[in-house]
Amino acid sequence: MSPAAEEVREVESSWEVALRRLIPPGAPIPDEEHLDYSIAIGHDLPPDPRRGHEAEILDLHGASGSSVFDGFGHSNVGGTRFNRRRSSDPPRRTPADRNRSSSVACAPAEPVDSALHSEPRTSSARRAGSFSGSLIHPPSGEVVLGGETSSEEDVAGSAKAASPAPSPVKERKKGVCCRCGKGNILKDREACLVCDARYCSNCVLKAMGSMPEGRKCVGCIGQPIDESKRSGLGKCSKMLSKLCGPLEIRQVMKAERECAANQVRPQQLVVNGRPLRQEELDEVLGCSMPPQKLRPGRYWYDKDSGFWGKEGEKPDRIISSKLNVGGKLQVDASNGNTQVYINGREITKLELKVLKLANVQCPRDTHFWVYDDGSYEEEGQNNIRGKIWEKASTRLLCSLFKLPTPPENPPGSKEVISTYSIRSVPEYLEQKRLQKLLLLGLEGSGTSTIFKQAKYLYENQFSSEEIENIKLMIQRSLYRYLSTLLEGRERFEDEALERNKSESSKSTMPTDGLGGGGSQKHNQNAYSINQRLRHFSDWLLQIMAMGDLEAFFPAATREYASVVEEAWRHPAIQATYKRKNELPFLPDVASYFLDRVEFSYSNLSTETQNSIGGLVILGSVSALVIGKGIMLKPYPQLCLLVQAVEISSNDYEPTEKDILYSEGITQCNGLAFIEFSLDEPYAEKFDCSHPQIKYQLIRVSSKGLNEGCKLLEMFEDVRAIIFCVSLSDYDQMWPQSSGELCNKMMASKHLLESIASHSSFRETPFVLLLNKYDAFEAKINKVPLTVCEWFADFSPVKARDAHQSLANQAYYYIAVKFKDLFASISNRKLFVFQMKARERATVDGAFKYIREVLKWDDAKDDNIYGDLDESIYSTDFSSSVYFKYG
Ligand SMILES: Nc1nc2c(ncn2[C@@H]2O[C@H](COP(=O)(O)OP(=O)(O)OP(=O)(O)O)[C@@H](O)[C@H]2O)c(=O)[nH]1
Ligand SMILES: [Mg+2]
Repeated sequence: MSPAAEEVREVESSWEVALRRLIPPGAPIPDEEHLDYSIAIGHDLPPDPRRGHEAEILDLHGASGSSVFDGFGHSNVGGTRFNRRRSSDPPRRTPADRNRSSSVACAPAEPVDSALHSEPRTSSARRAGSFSGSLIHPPSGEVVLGGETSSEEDVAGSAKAASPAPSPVKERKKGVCCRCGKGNILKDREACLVCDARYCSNCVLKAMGSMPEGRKCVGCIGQPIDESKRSGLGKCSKMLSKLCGPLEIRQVMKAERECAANQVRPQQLVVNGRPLRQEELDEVLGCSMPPQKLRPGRYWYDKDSGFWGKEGEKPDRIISSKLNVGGKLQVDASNGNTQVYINGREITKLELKVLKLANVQCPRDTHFWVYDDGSYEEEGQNNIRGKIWEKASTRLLCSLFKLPTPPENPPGSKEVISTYSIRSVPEYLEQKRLQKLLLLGLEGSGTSTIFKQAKYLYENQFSSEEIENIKLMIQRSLYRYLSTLLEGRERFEDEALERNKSESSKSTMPTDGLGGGGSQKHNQNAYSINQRLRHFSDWLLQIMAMGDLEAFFPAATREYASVVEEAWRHPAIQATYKRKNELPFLPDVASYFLDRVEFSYSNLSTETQNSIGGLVILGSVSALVIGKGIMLKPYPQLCLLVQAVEISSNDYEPTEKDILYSEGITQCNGLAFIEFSLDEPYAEKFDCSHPQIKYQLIRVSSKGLNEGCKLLEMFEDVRAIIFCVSLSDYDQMWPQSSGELCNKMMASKHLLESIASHSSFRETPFVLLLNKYDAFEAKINKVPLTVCEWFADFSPVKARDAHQSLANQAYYYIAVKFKDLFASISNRKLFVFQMKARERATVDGAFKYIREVLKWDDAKDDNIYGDLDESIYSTDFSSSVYFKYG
């Protein structure tokens, strides 16, 4: 055979081998006419001595450089079988592509560290890759194949040289498919994990073949991925899920996560200032508690405590201790400035704060030794002072502030595993992306109701401990409502007395008093109570004034259970209650709990009602004290009454409705958080291993906000702020910190202003929940919106349909007011959602709306929608139910 014929045969057989790797196992090789893959094959050529360790150039057609390549990893060499393209296919190479390829090839070699931030196409990739050498595209249009390199410098050098140009997305025309050249900005594109070439649904399978390493152009197979895409490994896209069957998707996604070419390489990890060696990486990933989802970067590691973090940052996690990896831990590893040291590292302010909250004495210049079980001692004292993470409250604080805690049951035996990629898969799947959502609002705006609804919706029910807490909270609230009524009663009584006095001095006509004649007449009126209730009232108002209810509750208050009953039933209190609009501190919900008592009474005959002297609860036997005597007589027909009174009894069990309607979540009402996922149906349907996004909803009570918003500094990493305002507050009064009353809507406005301009949240998306729409609808026809000075220019039009109802017009008006306010402070868009938090479905809607907002925010960062103006964006989403108010 002639040398030329031999060469052709060689080329053909290597082509076949390569093709077999690309198509599904067992599938026939398509005949030439139907072949539509653009394929490049690497050749092992002798190194070019003139080029040293640089990538070697192969000009398949001699010096003429007549080969054609498309800039995305496909070489199309004229006249050979590598160039299989339909004549109808449009040209694939754009000027932007040319720029990209030239910047790639011209980049100079860099030292080892640069490997961390580049996308090396290295010998290790060749080692790992199923497909031959790396393709590099020089500006001349030559096809360049990455040569074998041996030294570490070469690895890093070629890595840098081959790294994709930064953000190729921006350079390419948005929405244009790299294969067919057709553009549609609104359509999804699937991107190559290596070179970020994007393909439309018609071209993606042709460009990516059978995806043995996941979503990579055929020419990029074997090459390391673009690190910015690491978090998306194994997450199926909508487009792919439509194109392939579930089984196929699962295989591709598994390959994408597990194949060797897509794993982190040791030189990409610098620990305590030194790049890792392969055996060190194996030790880190093979230990019993490895750092999960490890990405290339610079890290510090404290081998005594097991703390692990990014260089210059607080500890991020706790991994197995005593691993011999990396260099020596530096004092400034986490960039702390507290003059308190743990195992030689100066700790960060956040760590110090949590240590103090955990009651660890740590004045300046304290040097601690902390061991992997959390026990600690001062340097040189040889005296273990305790365990840092022993208390549940410390663990809660740590998890809230993203400080790591060791697992309560650390994995026992040290597993030995051969390859870390096998190990990383299940752990990777367990890890879900966590997005913090901070829920804020003025007192009574509904934040705790939303929180509780989220708990019912996405988490399991409340635990018995939580219910017990809520029960105590409801019981305490009952005393608070009563004290507000008793205080109002005193005021109304005094006013009535004054009026009586002044009127009687003018005439002898009896007024609204109830009492007899003479001087007694002046002392008695509709708001007067008997001696027994007066004692109770004085006692309760006094402990309320001292803020001391905690001290008396529940022990002392139990004694008064029957008096609560009596007080509520008393005509003076009922008369006061009728004027509840004049009692700014009596929340609407008071009537939910108090009215139940009234309702129960109304079930009784008047005779029985009149004869009730009180209620006695003896263990589980409830009985009424009838008349003046002490006769205990069980009343089976009074079960409703018993249930109502039950609220202040030991046996009271709050119903789900009680829990929702009650104010607050926990007794101290400070911080509370839950974690949950919102289903993403397409992802789950096609890839059960798809890691869902996890949300951490953190509710900070308004009291926490009052304290100078200091607490907020702890939350600068939140993904979104959810700010809650009660629509029905527009006619309510609210005490400012100075004690002066102001309109409650104005108080919400001021709070939003201060949070929106808070330095921690300059970039954070804000979602405004305009809550209590039900109460607002009921109120707006009775109380004009203009009573709030901010809404003075509201002028509704005559309603023609339900959409134009007064409530709806007022709602839009208020939403726009808040949007304008927000835009004037922060130059950002405020997302507004209308809700009735007592209705569970609207809370679910709100969280799904928030999810859409976050997606939009992500896409905005990726610059996919960068050129779209706001109105297009709104129109785009207006089809979604969640954006109907966009
Ligand atoms: N009518 C009506 N009431 C609501 C709605 N949402 C919440 N509430 C009630 O408003 C009251 C206060 O709500 P919370 O959720 O406790 O308000 P908060 O923001 O937690 O306020 P603090 O706990 O006081 O900081 C509760 O009694 C809720 O049941 C709603 O959409 N409509
Ligand atoms: Mg509350």
